[in-house]
Amino acid sequence: MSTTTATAAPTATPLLDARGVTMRFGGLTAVNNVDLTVAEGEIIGLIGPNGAGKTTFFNCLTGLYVPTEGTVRYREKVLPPKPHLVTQAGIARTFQNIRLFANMTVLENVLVGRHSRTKEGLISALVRGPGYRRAEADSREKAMALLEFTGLADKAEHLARNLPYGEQRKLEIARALASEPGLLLLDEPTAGMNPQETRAAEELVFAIRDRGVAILVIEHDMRFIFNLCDRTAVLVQGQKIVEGDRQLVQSDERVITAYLGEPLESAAAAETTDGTENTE
Ligand SMILES: Nc1ncnc2c1ncn2[C@@H]1O[C@H](COP(=O)(O)OP(=O)(O)OP(=O)(O)O)[C@@H](O)[C@H]1O
Repeated sequence: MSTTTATAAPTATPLLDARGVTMRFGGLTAVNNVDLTVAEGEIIGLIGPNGAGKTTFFNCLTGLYVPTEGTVRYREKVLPPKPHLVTQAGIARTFQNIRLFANMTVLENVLVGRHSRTKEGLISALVRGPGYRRAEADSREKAMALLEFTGLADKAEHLARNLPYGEQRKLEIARALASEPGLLLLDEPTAGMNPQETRAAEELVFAIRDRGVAILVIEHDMRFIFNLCDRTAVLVQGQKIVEGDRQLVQSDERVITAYLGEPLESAAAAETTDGTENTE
């Protein structure tokens, strides 16, 4: 299958450079020879029908899976195949199904996210020496700043499980930002959100980009994708079939066919009128 690309690859060295990424599970090729770059300051969309391989591709980028073939570089270095080392390198992510510590407070959840950026060791933590106390105060300050940024500061002491759904998704993003990433991967950030929450999520994504964090986002809500993204890549049956701007993606015959012959605009409208996603 050939790939159509509307925009030339960025000339500067990309932040993320995935080349020839393939992931096989036994006889099933979930991701097939996918190339994708994300440059500093970009918001890139990844769309495709259910089962197209989007989450598997994210898992290959974040060390959850070791790709069967291909390489993933971040800031020109091949990423180690361990999630915590990928986070340390500068890539953070959220998950399709919210993964918060339900019985911890909102603030504690964000503090957990800071773990990869704190240097104080176990001994220091146990004796609670001055170095530990300083690091802890610094972490709390940074975590509170992130809660301000995401609009959750007044709920810092609430248990995560008591937050409404849309705020739980925001908290996941705040926790991911706590690791001070250069690239944030969002897996269906508006799943289950109502239209107002979805519009607020768009604003949040732009604000994150304005803080200097590049974004790669999987979404089924086409309006969200096309409002936000500088480029969008389309996966179908594990292969990237098109990559480019809204116009190119929406007019590509193969994309239209992949979405059951329905023009993308009407697919987008159908998905967003009731504020629910069309998957799972
Ligand atoms: N751990 C695994 N073992 C075996 N097969 C898997 C595994 N993970 C994913 N798959 C298969 O790989 C294919 C791609 O799945 P994936 O979840 O990546 O798709 P997706 O595009 O994210 O779908 P959705 O939009 O529904 O979330 C599917 O056929 C899925 O069943």
